[in-house]
Amino acid sequence: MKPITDVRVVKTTESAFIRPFSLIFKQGGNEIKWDLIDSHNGVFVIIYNRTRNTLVCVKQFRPGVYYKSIPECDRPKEGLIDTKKYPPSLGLTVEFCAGIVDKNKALEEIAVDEVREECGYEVKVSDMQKIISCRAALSTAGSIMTFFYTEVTDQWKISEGGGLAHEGEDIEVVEYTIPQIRDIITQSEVLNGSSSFLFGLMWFLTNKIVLNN
Ligand SMILES: Nc1ncnc2c1ncn2[C@@H]1O[C@H](COP(=O)(O)OP(=O)(O)O[C@H]2O[C@H](CO)[C@@H](O)[C@H](O)[C@H]2O)[C@@H](O)[C@H]1O
Repeated sequence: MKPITDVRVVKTTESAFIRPFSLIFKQGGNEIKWDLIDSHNGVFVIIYNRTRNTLVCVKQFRPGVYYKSIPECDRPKEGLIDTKKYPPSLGLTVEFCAGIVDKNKALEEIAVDEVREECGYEVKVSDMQKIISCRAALSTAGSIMTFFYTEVTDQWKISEGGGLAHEGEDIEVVEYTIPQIRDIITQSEVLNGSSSFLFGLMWFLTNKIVLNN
């Protein structure tokens, strides 16, 4: 992964990815104002490598996770962040291969593209098993996340993956064995991963491991 340097906070008013707004409504006669973020829907892909009996996941630097890992007293509203004191590795997450739904394509096709771009496996649309769709960020966004499951073999690996360089993506592909997955879901530290990731791991253990043993 390339080094992260010169981290600073700036105020943003325009974004191609999120749009802050408020919804005002009356509930039982009381007026309520709720602050919201319009953001894209997304897909997650749980990838099982049959050759090695592992889950193929990704690690990447997530700016929001980095920022929130700094204690509030040292977290600037604007300006430089001291990366000697707070190393960028604090923002490294573990996730399923995922992508935002920002193209006019079927969700399965977006999932196939993400598996190729991020993890380097060529899978077919018909190999994508839809698991479930649910909401994310209920308080601020309510966007829809759709989970897929797919199985790969080493023969289907066509590149190292790593994401699209021209979009600034710098993604490390990591694999977890079944015992490692069990360790992740039972650890007591704060996991640098989302509840969606934990759900996907639980779904995999319950539906693909327990049922098959
Ligand atoms: N807020 C932002 N600011 C600037 N550039 C941005 C941005 N969001 C996306 N981008 C740009 O868009 C590119 C493509 O993003 P992806 O489709 O890989 O989604 P991402 O992995 O961020 O989120 C996926 O993974 C996360 C976490 O697992 C899910 O929450 C999410 O719904 C899912 O799409 C990024 O590499 C970046 O260049």
